[in-house]
Amino acid sequence: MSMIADFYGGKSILITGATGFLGKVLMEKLFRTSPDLRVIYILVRPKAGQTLQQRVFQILNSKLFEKVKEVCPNVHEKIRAISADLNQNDFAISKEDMQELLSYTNIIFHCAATVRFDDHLRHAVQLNVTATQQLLLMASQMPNLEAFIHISTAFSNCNLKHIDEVIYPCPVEPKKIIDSMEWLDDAIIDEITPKLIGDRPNTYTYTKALGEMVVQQESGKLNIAIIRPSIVGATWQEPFPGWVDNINGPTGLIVAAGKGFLRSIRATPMAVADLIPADIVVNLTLAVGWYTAVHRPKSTLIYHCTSGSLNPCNWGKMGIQVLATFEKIPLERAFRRPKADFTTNNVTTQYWNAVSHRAPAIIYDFYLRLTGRKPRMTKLMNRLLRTLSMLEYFINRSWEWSTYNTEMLMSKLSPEDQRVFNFDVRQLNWLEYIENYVLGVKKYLLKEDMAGIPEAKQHLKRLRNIHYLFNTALFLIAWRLLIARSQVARNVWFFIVSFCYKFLSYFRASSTLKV
Ligand SMILES: CCCCCCCCCCCCCCCCCCCCCCCCCCCC(=O)SCCNC(=O)CCNC(=O)[C@H](O)C(C)(C)COP(=O)(O)OP(=O)(O)OC[C@H]1O[C@@H](n2cnc3c(N)ncnc32)[C@H](O)[C@@H]1OP(=O)(O)O
Ligand SMILES: NC(=O)C1=CN([C@@H]2O[C@H](COP(=O)(O)OP(=O)(O)OC[C@H]3O[C@@H](n4cnc5c(N)ncnc54)[C@H](OP(=O)(O)O)[C@@H]3O)[C@@H](O)[C@H]2O)C=CC1
Repeated sequence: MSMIADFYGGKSILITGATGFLGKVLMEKLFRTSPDLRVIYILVRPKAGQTLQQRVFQILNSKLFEKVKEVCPNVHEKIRAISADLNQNDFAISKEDMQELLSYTNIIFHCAATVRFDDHLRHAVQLNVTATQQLLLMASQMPNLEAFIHISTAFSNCNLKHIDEVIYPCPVEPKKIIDSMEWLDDAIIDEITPKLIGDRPNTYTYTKALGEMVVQQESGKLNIAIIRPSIVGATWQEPFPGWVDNINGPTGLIVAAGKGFLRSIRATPMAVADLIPADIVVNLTLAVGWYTAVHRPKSTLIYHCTSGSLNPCNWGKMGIQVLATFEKIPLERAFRRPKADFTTNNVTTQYWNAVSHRAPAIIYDFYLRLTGRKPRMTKLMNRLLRTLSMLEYFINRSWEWSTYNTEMLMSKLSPEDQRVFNFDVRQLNWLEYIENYVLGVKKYLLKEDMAGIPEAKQHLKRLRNIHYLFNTALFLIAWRLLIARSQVARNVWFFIVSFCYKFLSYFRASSTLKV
């Protein structure tokens, strides 16, 4: 019997961010391995015209939850969606709901965050810092709380090269930042943002670091742990390989490469691609929840959930495998054939952006206009280039994260728990994982049917022929213009033509002699 699965039995668990990528995988695993848990409370905001119930219904009826329904048929009754907006005071939770949460919650998993790199500092502070502070305050009023698990990111200290499982203080106290966000206007915040974030690349990593400081400062008597995953990718094994449903991190670029939009990317092929599958993050999170509640470590422990130090892969290997998989299993209706390369400096990046990204988009938009349709490719390409520029920081550097606490925890698990809650990234085969990731992107994110592969291959052949035709036409036009303007080019052209003519005449003569 798994001690961890057993531990969650009968428990009331509160999850924030349960509608997000990681939150859904966490909920799925909890229901599948501990179907006898009491309830999972999820804080959900109504969104995009959907009610809470519709959002929950959509999640529970997705492919991800198929296995859960077999082991926990009454899963609908065990999930309790609470209307909440983490941007509001007291999260805008009703008094009755708040009372229920305070009375019953045993474990909190705090996953909610804004993960956008370009978020305004005020909004990022509100969600990643102030909301964390408020949740800790709520937690301190819960008499039955056994553990509070905070999900941070391994990149919260990406301004350092070597990162230990400790909290590094930021120069300005989080409380001062929270206060100042209340009275400073947007223009001043915009002005001071670069100074505040310092050598971090964006407001996301900065506010996640502030969030960790808040957790440390406000922990009081709570049993708290912090988990720092690196770049979370599709699932490795559970509930099935390759599950992913949003375009964050590498996923968006995999789509862009497969559809033929992404043709070059400024990346360092040998830099470590510190990806970590979502199911590994979830298994570690559940193991940490158990360990924190049962063993009550004296101080707040931080767990790095990273792959680089135990089983490194690099962006070069990843890129090659992504493209190799698209050779076998292409995406439908690609814009161009999946073919991309790494660039390493500013000049080549600008050149290939102009030639491989902007020019084809302009030509295609011209074609759309000619055929009476609305141009859209240039806009899409500009957005892709903006995304690339934001991700560049992370694909041109390597970091070293120590994993002492994570390895210590692994050694404390029984063999059964090590199997059921496997977070040993050393067992992961990267090539197999990346292939499944790409397949998962096709099946679960883009919802493309595998039966459409022959047609997709046919489409790529047509694109190849158009490419050859286009290049030949371009060459002939360029040559025609050149010989019209240059005597040297004309001489070369006459020399080639007369040489070919002589060569053919010689052949014809020798074949007539033989007869
Ligand atoms: C010698 C060898 C040769 C081989 C060469 C091979 C070449 C390789 C090609 C194959 C490619 C394979 C991939 C390899 C490289 C992968 C690199 C991956 C880098 C990942 C780095 C991540 C670092 C993460 C560090 C921190 C981790 C965390 O803690 S949190 C999670 C990370 N958070 C995010 O990822 C959020 C990032 N996103 C944003 O901040 C915003 O979306 C944005 C600012 C980027 C864009 O904002 P905007 O308002 O403009 O747009 P939005 O409304 O969000 O979306 C609009 C359109 O843009 C598209 N989009 C959005 N995000 C992405 C994305 N990540 N990738 C691609 N496209 C994206 C989106 O589809 C929208 O399109 P439309 O809907 O059509 O409008
Ligand atoms: N994905 C990654 O690569 C990594 C993620 N992390 C961390 O993991 C955690 C989960 O990330 P991930 O699942 O990828 O992120 P997602 O963006 O997929 O999910 C974010 C979640 O937060 C919720 N949320 C956002 N704003 C509010 C709000 N105002 N009120 C209530 N809920 C809100 C979202 O709800 P809604 O559905 O309503 O938008 C969603 O459920 C985050 O803390 C992130 O920092 C760490 C390292 C890497």
